[in-house]
Amino acid sequence: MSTIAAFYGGKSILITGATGFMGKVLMEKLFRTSPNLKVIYILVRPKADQTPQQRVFQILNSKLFEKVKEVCPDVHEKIRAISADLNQSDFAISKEDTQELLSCTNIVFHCAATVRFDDHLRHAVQLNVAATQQLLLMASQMPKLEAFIHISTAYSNCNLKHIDEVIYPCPVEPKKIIDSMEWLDDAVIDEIAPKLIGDWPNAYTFTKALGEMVVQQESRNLNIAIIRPSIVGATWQEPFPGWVDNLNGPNGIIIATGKGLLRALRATPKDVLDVVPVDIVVNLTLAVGWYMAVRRPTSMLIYHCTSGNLNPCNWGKMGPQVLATVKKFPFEKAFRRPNADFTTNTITTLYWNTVSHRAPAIIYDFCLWLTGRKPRMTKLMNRLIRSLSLVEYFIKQTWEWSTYNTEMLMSELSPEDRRVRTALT
Ligand SMILES: CCCCCCCCCCCCCCCC(=O)SCCNC(=O)CCNC(=O)[C@H](O)C(C)(C)COP(=O)(O)OP(=O)(O)OC[C@H]1O[C@@H](n2cnc3c(N)ncnc32)[C@H](O)[C@@H]1OP(=O)(O)O
Ligand SMILES: NC(=O)C1=CN([C@@H]2O[C@H](COP(=O)(O)OP(=O)(O)OC[C@H]3O[C@@H](n4cnc5c(N)ncnc54)[C@H](OP(=O)(O)O)[C@@H]3O)[C@@H](O)[C@H]2O)C=CC1
Repeated sequence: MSTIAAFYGGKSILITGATGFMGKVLMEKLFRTSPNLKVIYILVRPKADQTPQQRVFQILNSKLFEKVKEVCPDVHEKIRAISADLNQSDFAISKEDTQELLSCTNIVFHCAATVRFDDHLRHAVQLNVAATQQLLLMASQMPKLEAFIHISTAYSNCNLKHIDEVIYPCPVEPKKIIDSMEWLDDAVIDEIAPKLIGDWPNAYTFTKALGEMVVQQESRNLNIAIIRPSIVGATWQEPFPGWVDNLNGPNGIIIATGKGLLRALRATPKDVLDVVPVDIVVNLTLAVGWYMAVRRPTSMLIYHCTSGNLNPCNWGKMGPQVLATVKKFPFEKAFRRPNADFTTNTITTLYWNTVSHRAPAIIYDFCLWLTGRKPRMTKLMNRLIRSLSLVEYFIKQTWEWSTYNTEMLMSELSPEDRRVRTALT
């Protein structure tokens, strides 16, 4: 048995963001490879008129968890859904649940965040900064806590070209931002947000950077690590290839390509696109939890989960691969035959957006209208073009991330664990 999997046996684990893309894969891997863990606490908010228990039931009965049922039949008894809302200052957790979390938790994985690029700064600060501060305060009151693992993003310092595994100071003190969000109204925040965000591209990456500073400032005597994944895509191997449950990052673009919606994307074929499969991120996350708890490094460590300098993939390779795949495995109800190409400047991007995206959508909607059906394609195409404009910043440039700590950690793994977890190289 893997040393890391054995480590999580008997452990009480708290995961925030467990209902999210990464959180689900993390939870699945823990139950499948460490079925003798004691309990996984997950903070779940009610959503789309489902109670937390109903949401958990739906997740445990999804395809992702099929293998878990075989190796961990009592998974329903080992998961504790705690009703919580990280938008509330006290997370709206009951006193009894808080007491249980504080007294029992051995490992914390903090995945929860708002990952929208167009989120209001107040909401992004609340979730990505203030909630992290609040969770660290809770963690400092956990006598059995062995490690606190914070999931950030490799783009938290995307205003730099070369990024090391260190915390970079932000131009604004996180506590001042949190305090000001409590009394400024939305109109004032909208006015000052561009100045506060500065040379970050959006509130998401800016507040993830602030969140890292809060982790550093509020670490107290906690045993903490930060993991910075780059662009996280579908599963590579575990529990099965190709699992994804949202349109974020590369997923929306690949699906839009497969549906024949996307015909032109601004990117330079030689540029490296740093994408990592979500199961690789989860493998590193579990390895970091084990390493921090067992080896107890003297200081907080940052781990980059990036592929660019270990196993680079450029657009010129990724694009044709995606096209070949969506042609080999065609999507149902595609709008058009998949066919896409890169544009390399603003003029050609504008031209192809008009000719290949907007115009066909308008014609299609006109036909829908003529035949008494509700036009919908123009709205969807505008949404896609807006999504592309928001991710363009991350597509049209490249970064260099050092991976010393991640490679050091890989060298500390047993041969069994290294076989399972090393796929970045
Ligand atoms: C060929 C090469 C491939 C590789 C290509 C790699 C590129 C990859 C760059 C990413 C770079 C990330 C670098 C940081 C990585 C992190 O650290 S964080 C995690 C990543 N975060 C994200 O990707 C968030 C980006 N997404 C957003 O911010 C929001 O979705 C957007 C872009 C603002 C769009 O918001 P919105 O218009 O309100 O749309 P949203 O609420 O998401 O969805 C509403 C509807 O639009 C639909 N929709 C949303 N997006 C799409 C879409 N792309 N297409 C079609 N329909 C869509 C939804 O299905 C939904 O439909 P309904 O449910 O209403 O029927
Ligand atoms: N996906 C990617 O490409 C990358 C992601 N990351 C980081 O990984 C982490 C997870 O990202 P990902 O899984 O993609 O994000 P998702 O949006 O899929 O999941 C976000 C999670 O946070 C939870 N959450 C959001 N708001 C609240 C709230 N108010 N109260 C309680 N829970 C809340 C969501 O719960 P609910 O289901 O109720 O909405 C969900 O479980 C984030 O920290 C992100 O920054 C880093 C690099 C790349």
